[in-house]
Amino acid sequence: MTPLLTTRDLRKNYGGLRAVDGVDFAIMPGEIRAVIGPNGAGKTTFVSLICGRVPPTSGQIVLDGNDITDLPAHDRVRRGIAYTFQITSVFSALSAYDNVALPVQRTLTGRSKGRLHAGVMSALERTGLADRADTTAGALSYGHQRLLEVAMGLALKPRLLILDEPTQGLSDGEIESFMQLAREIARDATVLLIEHNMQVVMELADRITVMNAGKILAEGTPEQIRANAEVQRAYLGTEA
Ligand SMILES: Nc1ncnc2c1ncn2[C@@H]1O[C@H](COP(=O)(O)OP(=O)(O)OP(=O)(O)O)[C@@H](O)[C@H]1O
Repeated sequence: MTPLLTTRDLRKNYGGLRAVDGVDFAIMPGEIRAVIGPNGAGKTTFVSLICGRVPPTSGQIVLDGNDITDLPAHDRVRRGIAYTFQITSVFSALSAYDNVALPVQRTLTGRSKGRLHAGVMSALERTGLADRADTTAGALSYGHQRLLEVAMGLALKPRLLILDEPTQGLSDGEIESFMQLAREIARDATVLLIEHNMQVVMELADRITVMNAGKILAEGTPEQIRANAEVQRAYLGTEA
């Protein structure tokens, strides 16, 4: 199997700071990959480079064998990369339905209204929000707003869905539902998530990439990462 996406010697400098420092990375189709690491390790910068929110200083990003390094973010969305933001990005005055319709309308031109409606409703159904389609997003609970963000990404029918701390602020029950949803999404897409909750990471991820100071410190299955002494020293501490 060939990787869905690879990065080669990917770098992002902010002045003298090497936020992402020569990352060689590959993710296989259908994988659930967690990116973990201490605060400031470069995780958000790394996924921002992949989705095109941030231009790299140097290096290469390849999707399906095509170099997408210089493509703008909206072209990457068309090619199947969707990203949900760490900070709640829903428009609180709009309904849940309109929030999901927005990214679809903005990126997929020439779609019929019927197909748009079907796409929006399918994303709301998959995230369990269909009965709240007409609810103003600002009136949804925090957990439902996070799910709405996932629905906004799903409506783009991504091949690679990037989630930045999707379980932050969720209750235990909501985290459980999110994990079921992520597994369901991974049946026909690839999931790359930044996650601080180690229980979620260990239960959900097929493989884990550990970042530290802009570099990949280790990569492997949850069992391998748990057993990695260097990772434990740098990040997991005694919690592992
Ligand atoms: N736009 C920016 N300008 C300058 N420095 C930045 C910028 N964005 C990120 N950085 C710096 O780059 C480094 C990596 O940040 P990044 O947000 O990618 O880390 P992270 O691993 O996602 O951290 P966290 O877990 O806290 O979200 C940090 O030192 C951060 O201060």
